Amino acid sequence: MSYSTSSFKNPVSLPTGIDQRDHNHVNSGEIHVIIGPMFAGKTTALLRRVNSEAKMGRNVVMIKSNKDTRYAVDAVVTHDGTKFPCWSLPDLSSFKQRFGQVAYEKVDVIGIDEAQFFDDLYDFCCNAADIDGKTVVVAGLDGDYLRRKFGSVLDIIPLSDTVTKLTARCEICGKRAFFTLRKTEEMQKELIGGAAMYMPVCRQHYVNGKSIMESAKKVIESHQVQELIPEKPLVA
Ligand SMILES: Nc1ncnc2c1ncn2[C@@H]1O[C@H](COP(=O)(O)OP(=O)(O)O)[C@@H](O)[C@H]1O
Ligand SMILES: Cc1cn([C@H]2C[C@H](O)[C@@H](COP(=O)(O)O)O2)c(=O)[nH]c1=O
Repeated sequence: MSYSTSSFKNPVSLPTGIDQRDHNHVNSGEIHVIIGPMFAGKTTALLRRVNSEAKMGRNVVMIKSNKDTRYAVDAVVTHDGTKFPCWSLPDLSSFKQRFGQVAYEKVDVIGIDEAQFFDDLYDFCCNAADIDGKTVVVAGLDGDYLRRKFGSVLDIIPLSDTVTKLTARCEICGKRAFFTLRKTEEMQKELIGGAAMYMPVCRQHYVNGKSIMESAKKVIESHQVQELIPEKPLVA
């Protein structure tokens, strides 16, 4: 099959009925995603971005998941204490209604922290950027402590303008850390906590640390089994 190249040079004309102003508006939104392990500076980067947008006179609003209220209920807080007021919500779909339609229309930039906890992240980002023309800046964990995808964070990569993967410092050797190691025995995916429960690690110490945790678990389990077996009487 052959194509006439000249047909590709012609500008695409909009089908009748599509307003040119709507077309421009559709293109004005943006999505920026910041990912990485815990302690990598994701929240710090999000706050920096949102603050600089505010300084440029843009109307900003911050949202975080109400599952994670470790440092504050009504503020996004970095591990080193920098704060920004926010809406703590169970889901993103409730934001427009809670914030109010009129206020929502005036917002230019929406920051979302702890994005891994929002199941409706994809639809929210898609609507906010594509339809409502908002700039959405999203920070969250790409992977959990087992290095499995966390929530919908990876699903929004195809929607996004930019993706920034940050690294932390390995707590054991000081090299670049890409992963989060859970220090406790709990196995559920979602477990809110900070430095007492998690540490950033490089690949080598993720693998070593995981095997140390697994060996320790086996030793503890075998002790528990032995405690259940009644001791043999010394004399028959
Ligand atoms: N292992 C660690 N334990 C506690 N705090 C840390 C650790 N490593 C780095 N930090 C601090 O955390 C800050 C980053 O915090 P934050 O932006 O909240 O990270 P993230 O959102 O990626 O978890 C760093 O600038 C540093 O001060
Ligand atoms: C790895 C991992 C983390 N979490 C929780 C722990 C914290 O409450 C947040 C991450 O916070 P941060 O701002 O990125 O430091 O997520 C979890 O629930 N499950 C995990 O596997």
